[in-house]
Amino acid sequence: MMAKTLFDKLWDAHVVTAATPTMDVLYIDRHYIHEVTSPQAFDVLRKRKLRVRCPKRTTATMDHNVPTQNQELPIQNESSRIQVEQLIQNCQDFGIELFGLGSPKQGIVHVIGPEQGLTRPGMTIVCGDSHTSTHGAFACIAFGIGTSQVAQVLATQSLVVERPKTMRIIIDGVLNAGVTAKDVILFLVAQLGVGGGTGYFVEYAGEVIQALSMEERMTICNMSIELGARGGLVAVDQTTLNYVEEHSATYLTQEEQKHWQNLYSDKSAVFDQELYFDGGSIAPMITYGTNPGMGVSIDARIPEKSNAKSLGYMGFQVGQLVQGVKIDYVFIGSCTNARIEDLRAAAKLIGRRKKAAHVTAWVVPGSQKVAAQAKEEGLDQIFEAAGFEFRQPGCSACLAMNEDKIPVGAYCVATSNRNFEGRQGVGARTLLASPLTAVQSALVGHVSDPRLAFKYQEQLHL
Ligand SMILES: CC(C)[C@H](C(=O)O)[C@@H](O)C(=O)O
Ligand code: SF4
Repeated sequence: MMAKTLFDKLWDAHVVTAATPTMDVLYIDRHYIHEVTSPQAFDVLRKRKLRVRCPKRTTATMDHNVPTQNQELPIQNESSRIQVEQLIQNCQDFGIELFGLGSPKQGIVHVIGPEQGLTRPGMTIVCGDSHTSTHGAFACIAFGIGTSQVAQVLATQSLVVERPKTMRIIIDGVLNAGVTAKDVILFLVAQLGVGGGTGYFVEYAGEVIQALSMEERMTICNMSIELGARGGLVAVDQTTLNYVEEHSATYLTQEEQKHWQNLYSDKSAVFDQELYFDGGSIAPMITYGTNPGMGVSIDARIPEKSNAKSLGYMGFQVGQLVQGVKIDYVFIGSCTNARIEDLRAAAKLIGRRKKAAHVTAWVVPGSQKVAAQAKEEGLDQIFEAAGFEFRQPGCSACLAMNEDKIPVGAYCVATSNRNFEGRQGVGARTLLASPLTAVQSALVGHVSDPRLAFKYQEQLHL
């Protein structure tokens, strides 16, 4: 038998039929929907008098528009309220399970899928949302689709798609203290550029990836889209199986487990492109510009060739250090970094310290489950004692569709994934970083290297 990449194994197992020489009809195992990109798709179904083909394979949540305070009260913002109400109506009319406000299962779509055991190895997963790539951490072909494709999947449970090329990024070695999965992916996006993965599906492999938890792998796969890639993947190993077992509502059958253990790239499989990096060479990262590829090691200066318009927006100059820049906001949240391990790491680094007085710091858990777990562990109290606001779950200031906006000109160290102009509010200046860098910066009041905090903790024997 010919050696196959993980991607090819997954793809070939889901092809229903070839649509054209380059396009396949792919069966979709799971379809996540949220309030922003689904209303027009349901309109199409209504107009064409179609049903949802597999309601059981479709799961809805509300995340982008939900407030992160007083979620029990009616939504104030009218356009947000309308989108949320439409989703409730559509789910009712078409028989789709909805994790709405008030449900203990509600949260950011890419956080709830895995934690509710809905994302399982070997699946094809789509959602009208670019960061669907997150689910690739479970050896799934998972990717974002547009609204007309959402209608296609609702109606047929399949999708006509072009087969992407394959890339493998191998990261060997070990990460240094203070360097997280977020730094790994920010490093890759800075190295390859935001178009470096265009046309590819990326498999992440190597010693560094193998050593990561599932949540850390999700952080990396999440930002595959920031590489321009169609999606990201990690092979199944014991870490995957343990996570799935822990989060599954049902016992894993032997047949399932046997199938999942085959979800890796064969030894001699050939990729269209293969890249190698040394994990030991990666430092905590910070972005300085208006796309996620404009990032540097936190102790490095802004490169000479940086785009002048971007730097103008950010209020930065070529050759300058970002480290030391006074900040106004810190946002710990989003589908990239708002899982329980992120919150634990953040709380641990805070310890008994307090945020700088001039900084507004928000911790927005990725889901109700994460929020409940954080409370159970007393993390909310650590955040609040330090002056951080512990809010209710949602996308929040990641894209500022609700009232969580960063003011004009303000600097925000954010654990999210995009730093486009206006992303966090009109004129807001976003600096993407890991939860550790975000916490350390909130504590000292300017962009700061989390490795300094470790030194401090060592000295105090904390
Ligand atoms: C609203 C949605 C379409 C969008 C996406 O697809 O990514 C959002 O989640 C984002 O992060 O910008
Ligand atoms: S948290 Fe941010 S990136 Fe993730 S789905 Fe929501 S808006 Fe998109």
